[in-house]
Amino acid sequence: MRLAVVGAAGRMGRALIRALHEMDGVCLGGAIERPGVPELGEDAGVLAGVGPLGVPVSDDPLSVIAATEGVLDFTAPAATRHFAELTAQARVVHVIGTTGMSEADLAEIRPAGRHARIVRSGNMSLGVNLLAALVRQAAAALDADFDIEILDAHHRNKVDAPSGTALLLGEAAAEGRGIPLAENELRDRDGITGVRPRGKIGYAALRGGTVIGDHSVMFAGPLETLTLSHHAQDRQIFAHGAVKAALWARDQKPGFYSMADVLGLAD
Ligand SMILES: NC(=O)C1=CN([C@@H]2O[C@H](COP(=O)(O)OP(=O)(O)OC[C@H]3O[C@@H](n4cnc5c(N)ncnc54)[C@H](OP(=O)(O)O)[C@@H]3O)[C@@H](O)[C@H]2O)C=CC1
Ligand SMILES: O=C(O)C1=N[C@H](C(=O)O)C[C@H](O)C1
Repeated sequence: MRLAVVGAAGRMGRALIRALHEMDGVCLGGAIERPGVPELGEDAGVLAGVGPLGVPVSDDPLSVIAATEGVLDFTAPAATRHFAELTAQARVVHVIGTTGMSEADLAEIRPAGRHARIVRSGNMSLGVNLLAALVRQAAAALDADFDIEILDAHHRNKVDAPSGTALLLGEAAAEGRGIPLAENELRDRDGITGVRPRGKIGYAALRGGTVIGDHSVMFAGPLETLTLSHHAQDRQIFAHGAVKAALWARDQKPGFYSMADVLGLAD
């Protein structure tokens, strides 16, 4: 399967190029960056540290996407909206790892699922998607005497908070509890916050150094606390997950899918 990487010079872009080089049944069909970046024209394999692959970094997504079967997209919300139009036009697979997307961004992207096969997840790793299933189960078993708090820790260059993974875990907790997440989130705490409201799902975010991504979900109840957590040791877990998602999506109908669908963890 020929796959294009957009945002090729980014942290995940480089990890995705390495994954396509390492994994069977896939190859790098194109590497896209935004106009004006210094990496344009550079060999994508050299950029990613795996040696020459004969694929230069380009700023022409239209022609690259037309010549591939899918796009691996870990960029930024505005870029992902634009790429969703192109993958719908080309009727190819679009794997979206970009986080920090607003409801308005998602509303714009969802219709593309009528033509493209879209897999979107705030975290493409097996471990986090299994964690989400466990969080759903724990939240269903423990009543609102157990306060749910979600903590994410990431590197200093991350621009969005809570992380996409934290939001995915919040969604899983809300589903388990049978409550709508939007009305039950506690996001900002500063100053005299008052007593913690019962039944809400709280978030906290730490940013610093080179932390790849740590997440924990705490169920804090009367006289006992249960914590479920995941520690990412290398970005390749996300990149390998994204490639697996593309291979899976190739055989699906156009639609909007999650990583839980890919991994067979959806209800
Ligand atoms: N779902 C998951 O499993 C994971 C998701 N992520 C998410 O992926 C995203 C990227 O993360 P990361 O790689 O660390 O970030 P980086 O900033 O390192 O990479 C993003 C890249 O996309 C490029 N880009 C932005 N807009 C465009 C555009 N219009 N056309 C082409 N390229 C563009 C950026 O260029 P420039 O620098 O010039 O803006 C940059 O090179 C984030 O939202 C992050 O949260 C990360 C890891 C795992
Ligand atoms: O920006 C990152 O780096 C990561 N982003 C994703 C998120 O927002 O949860 C996934 C991973 O934790 C790394």
